[in-house]
Amino acid sequence: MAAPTDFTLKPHPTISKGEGPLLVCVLDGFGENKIKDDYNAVHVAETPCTDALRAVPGRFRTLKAHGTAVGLPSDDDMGNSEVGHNALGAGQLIDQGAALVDKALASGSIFSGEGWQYVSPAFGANTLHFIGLLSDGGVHSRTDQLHGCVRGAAERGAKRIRLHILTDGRDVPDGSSLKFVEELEGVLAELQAKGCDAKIASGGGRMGVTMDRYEADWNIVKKGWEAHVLGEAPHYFKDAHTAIKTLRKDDSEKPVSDQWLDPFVIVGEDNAPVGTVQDGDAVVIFNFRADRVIELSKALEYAEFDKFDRKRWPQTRFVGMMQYDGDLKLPTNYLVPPPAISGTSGEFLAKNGQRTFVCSETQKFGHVTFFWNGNRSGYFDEELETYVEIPSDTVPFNEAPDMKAREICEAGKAALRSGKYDQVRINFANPDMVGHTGDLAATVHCCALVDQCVKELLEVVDEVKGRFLVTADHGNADDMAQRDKKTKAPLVQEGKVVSLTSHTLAPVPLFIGGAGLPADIKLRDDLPEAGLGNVAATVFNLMGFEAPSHMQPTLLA
Ligand SMILES: O=C(O)[C@@H](CO)OP(=O)(O)O
Ligand SMILES: [Mn+2]
Ligand SMILES: [Mn+2]
Repeated sequence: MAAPTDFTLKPHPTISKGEGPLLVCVLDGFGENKIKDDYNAVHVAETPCTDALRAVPGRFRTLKAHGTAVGLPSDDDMGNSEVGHNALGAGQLIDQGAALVDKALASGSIFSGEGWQYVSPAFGANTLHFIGLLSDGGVHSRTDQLHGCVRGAAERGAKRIRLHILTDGRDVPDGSSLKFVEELEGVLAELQAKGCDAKIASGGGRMGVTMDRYEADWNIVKKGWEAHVLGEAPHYFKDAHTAIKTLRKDDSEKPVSDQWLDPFVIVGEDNAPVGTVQDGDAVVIFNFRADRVIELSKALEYAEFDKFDRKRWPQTRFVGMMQYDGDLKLPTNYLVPPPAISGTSGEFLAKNGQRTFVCSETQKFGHVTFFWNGNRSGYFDEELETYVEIPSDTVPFNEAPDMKAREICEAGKAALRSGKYDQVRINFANPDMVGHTGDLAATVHCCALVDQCVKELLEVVDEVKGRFLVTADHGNADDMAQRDKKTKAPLVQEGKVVSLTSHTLAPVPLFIGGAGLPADIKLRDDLPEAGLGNVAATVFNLMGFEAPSHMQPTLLA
């Protein structure tokens, strides 16, 4: 879409601006799943508030939040926060990173672009490193894309390739990391047979190594730096297979999940690391999604860097799969141009003098700011926008499932009452972050808490004669069990139901209302296929404006 040039918002012909503000509340990972059994934590939890909202005629519906409806390559792709918040904030269907990389690989354009030209001089005498999440989850990366890049590099003359892999178990079943390592080893064996020296060099679990986000804990990136770049880790192994088998402790009482494997380094017969990063090497981060690789990108690229002691900062030819932050222009070099997202709702609001209050905790802070604003960091207009980040805990979230929901709720209530804002936008992280741990009891607990927080917020919305729109970005807590593909019965292994840590394909709920919303305003019933991209136009209408014409249609009748 061409960037809009006219940012004037017209008053809505029939819906006037309410007396109070509009609350836009995202319940992260709170899907509306058809399967309502003991493993649907949203269903099991005591949720009197959202239950009551579901029963209001004309003010509840579900929205598509996965697959092609949100710009992902196929309808088998579960939704995720990046695409979800991009769609919610932009009101447009955006071809997402995964799809753009697929296209660039299919056409071969990835191998002729500027990013590729930048790394290729290292192919002859130096090493080409790939760092990223090794799974087919399709949220941050995909193994088929990695395989395509690695094969493409070998065909184009890369003599020495090293892989630094983060194990997943979050977007894919826990325990599957071994399978992805075996597949990768297969591809590497193929290359070795053709004379390319290709090996796995280091790794670790994504939640403790390298893939921190929003600066929640730089120590995570430090551990990754030490393993991938310096070749230092608490564990050394001769091969990745043994590394994962050993670190998972599968036979022990408490096996370690793929998400949390310790950092490890692969060493050769001489016990020296097989693939530290050296001056002149090329480095490719193969994740297409930004949030969890921005910190590593800074460590690789920035001369001035004080987040941890890098000890050694190799001068590399570094590219991202995409440019992860368009404002910071980070990284400078990248393989595939990222989606162009312009004319987002945040920009329109700011250009029309609307005051916004935005709040979440660290884990989701960038979701309601950076992703919401079209992968743009910073403010559109600092005078009009207030962004509040509540620092997240740094423990596994099932150990503290309340997370910062209480604090976010209080901040939201205060903002609604302050009279200072036209829109109050918040995100509750719990159903998603606790859902990812696979801990059913903790997830049920936090769904009830979030429901209670929504109840309190809606009471304040009524008190200030405001309006609300409550929704979610994708499913997660709504299914905590892996299931038989046909019967949908939970899978049982050794007498225990196998937990599901990933997002789901479920649609999400949309609730509207509030004392300031005229009784005749209802959701339309002629858009059964509507998705997250339809929310922004609805938000404009609820704020008394006509939606910009480039956005997907409103959901109001
Ligand atoms: O934790 C994350 O990075 C993803 C899952 O990989 O979750 P979300 O899209 O909800 O941020
Ligand atoms: Mn999310
Ligand atoms: Mn998630």
